[in-house]
Amino acid sequence: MTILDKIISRKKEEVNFSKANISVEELKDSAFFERKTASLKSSLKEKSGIIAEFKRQSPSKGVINDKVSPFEVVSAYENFGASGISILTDTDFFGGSFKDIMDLRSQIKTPVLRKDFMIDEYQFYEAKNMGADVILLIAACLSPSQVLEFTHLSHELGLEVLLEIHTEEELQHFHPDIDLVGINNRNLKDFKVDLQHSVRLKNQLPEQTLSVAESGIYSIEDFSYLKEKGFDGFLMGEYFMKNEDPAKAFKEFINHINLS
Ligand SMILES: O=P(O)(O)OC[C@@H](O)[C@@H](O)c1c[nH]c2ccccc12
Repeated sequence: MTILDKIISRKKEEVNFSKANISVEELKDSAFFERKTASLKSSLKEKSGIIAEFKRQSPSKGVINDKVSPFEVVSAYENFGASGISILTDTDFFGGSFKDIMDLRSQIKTPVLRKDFMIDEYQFYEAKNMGADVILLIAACLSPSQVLEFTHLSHELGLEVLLEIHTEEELQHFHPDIDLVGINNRNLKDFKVDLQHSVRLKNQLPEQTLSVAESGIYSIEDFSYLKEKGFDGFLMGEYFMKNEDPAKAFKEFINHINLS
């Protein structure tokens, strides 16, 4: 059993539990449900392209940073030019929660990606309810028809879709209705990072597809390399979060790329 299998089997239990406690009708009955969402597609072109992540821990790295507050970090990400904010809402494996988005939503304008393992329609209503603008669909845990079905549901709710792929076979999950394709530089099965593999995959996508390089971007050189290869977005978490002061780390990174 891979870690991904474990996460998905736990997620199924979690979703069943939530469904039994809060109905979709109740989820719809919230202030954020009516909120007009912000577009990550537009924001990627207008700002740095960086989607900066708030992540306390991960299965591969253990605790990364559990001392800082989401609002402090995320407002710095916004103020210093992030195109998007990614927030892990999975609790058991990543130490996040729905509250992390809900509590700061009204104070942040930057598009927010709800980063979780989406396997059931119910979670899309949840995402809208907590104030997300974008959701992640991970090809490795969905069929191509589920990807399409979830994409259309997301659009009905005003959410954009970032489809994450890692292998050549997963290119089959692509559909022109999908907003953005993320190529994970990290293999979720063994955690190995390979930037060149991602560049090869990107070159197999239709040319006008908006692409996001995800994970394992650990230096200015990594960022510049992926930018030069034509990626539109860069999803970065650990590089900022591993610092005592992620806000400062983000600001310094942005200053560097603006100078180079
Ligand atoms: O911390 P990193 O290496 O910069 O990676 C960020 C992000 O790409 C990573 O957290 C991620 C990418 N895809 C995921 C799917 C689920 C959970 C987490 C992820």
